[in-house]
Amino acid sequence: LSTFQWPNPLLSYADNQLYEGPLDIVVQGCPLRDNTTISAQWLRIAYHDMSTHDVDSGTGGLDASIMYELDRPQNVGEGMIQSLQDFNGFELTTPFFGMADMIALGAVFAVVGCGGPVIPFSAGRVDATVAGPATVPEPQQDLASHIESFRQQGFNETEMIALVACGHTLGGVRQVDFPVNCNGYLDRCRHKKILYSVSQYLQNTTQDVLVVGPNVTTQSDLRIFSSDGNVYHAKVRTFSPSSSKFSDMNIKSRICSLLSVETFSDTCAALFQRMLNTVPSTVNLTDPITDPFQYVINDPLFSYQNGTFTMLTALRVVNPSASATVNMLWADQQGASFCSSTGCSVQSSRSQPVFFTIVGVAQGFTASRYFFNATINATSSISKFWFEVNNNDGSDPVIVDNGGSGFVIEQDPSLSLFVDVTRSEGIFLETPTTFSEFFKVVVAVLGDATSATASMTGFQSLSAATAPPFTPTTTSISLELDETNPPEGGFIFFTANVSTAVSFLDITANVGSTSYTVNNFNLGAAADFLAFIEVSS
Ligand code: HEM
Repeated sequence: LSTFQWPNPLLSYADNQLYEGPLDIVVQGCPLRDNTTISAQWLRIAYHDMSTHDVDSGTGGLDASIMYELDRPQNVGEGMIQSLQDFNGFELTTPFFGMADMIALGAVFAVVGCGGPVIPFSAGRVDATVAGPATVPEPQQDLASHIESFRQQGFNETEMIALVACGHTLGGVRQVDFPVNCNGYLDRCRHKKILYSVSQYLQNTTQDVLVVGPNVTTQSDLRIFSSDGNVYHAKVRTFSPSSSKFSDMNIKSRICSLLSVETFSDTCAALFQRMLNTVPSTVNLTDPITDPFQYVINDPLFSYQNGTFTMLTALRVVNPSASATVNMLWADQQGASFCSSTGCSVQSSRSQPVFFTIVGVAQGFTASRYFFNATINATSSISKFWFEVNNNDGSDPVIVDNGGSGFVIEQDPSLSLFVDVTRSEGIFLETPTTFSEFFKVVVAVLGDATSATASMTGFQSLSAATAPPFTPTTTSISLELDETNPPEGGFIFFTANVSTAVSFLDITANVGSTSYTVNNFNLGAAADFLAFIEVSS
């Protein structure tokens, strides 16, 4: 299992969405929609979005430019808009994880949801703000144009054949826009979703309109699959060493039995991964996530009261032993000696099983999350924390210390400017005629009221637009001194009512000539730890 180096907001968010996020629900079990599957729609939009890549200039690629390209004939189909509506509706984009990352994540879930391989996921794509070139291949184009399109997208001829086969075995061709019978899945195959066009093409009975459609010019799959003299498909046939054994079976079941699921899966996974990671050359993606990080923490949350900080955090442990107990330890600030040399320590207050997405389940992982509520002397404060996982089986405890450095708390800004999670709350406001919900966010600033000011911006993922492009909004939220939380322990408290649609906050405080900034505070995640109160008026 991989180790995670904290802090890395993008990588931890990517792991969280891939293994614990809610998006997979939509494609779990490969459900049908609009004469096809949602998975096929999500995979196709990823390919079409990527198709704007130009390997020569290093521009375009998977960048969500598809949101601005839907009026083109090459992007015909309700599936495109529906897919983007799916992604918008989940409100999962963040200031650093945009629609392009959502499209890639969707494709990963789509393939697994239909029983396909797990594609290692990288994040960090950058969303385009305008349309890219109209370079999606179309069925009526000739083979030379297709070869050139794929070259431009970074794929050679062999890869083109394989990628089209991989894509079109998951997808079909819908009758609405491409009228022909398309009930093409090979149900009896274990890997039923991955052989649609390859096998039908091989047995000459395909109903894939792109192979035998009424219009010769749109038989692009036929041209592509036969463009190498059927070498790729001959290879498909010879994946199994004992192919002659099955010579009396019809070709459909022969392919089902002979084709090595692993080889086909590996080829498709590798090509899909390259497809999803085709981005402008200026974009840097994270290393691929191939398995859940063994240990990841919840970003610590703080509050201050009566001379103590309360710090909330949690540790996710993958494949934990059933008898494990976990302690959090911390060291105080240099020079302070409240904690002993071995550190202050607290045992986890509770643990709960982690419910993995279809990706984690497919990979066979389990995990538990251990929660901590540490009371920290505010004078000696905290410089870093770490964990001890004790399996209680006589073995030495495992020290989880972020690669040796510990999880370091910078005083500035962590303990000079923070959202105070005990003083903040979720509020259900009920009047005789309305019901509303918002956060009362309380921000603690180390300083005095005469010299301190604070301001905040909120990030809202959900776009209210009825049609793409779906883009997030950022609004400034004014912070006022909080009369219900008078100054205490050197801190003053500001407050604002914040819509529950806001998921991330950037906060700045100026104290005299000193400026503190907290960027990308995950309000959505912190909300799990806020008290919710009901107010009637
Ligand atoms: C020469 C290249 C290609 C051509 C001409 C082509 C053409 C088409 C056409 C005409 C459809 C039917 C669309 C509809 O029914 O609305 C389709 C569906 C699809 N294509 Fe391609 N395609 C190409 C390459 C690819 C590649 C490389 C992928 C890789 C992921 C891919 C994935 C899909 C999927 C998943 C569907 C099914 C979509 C659905 O059911 O909603 N295609 N393609």
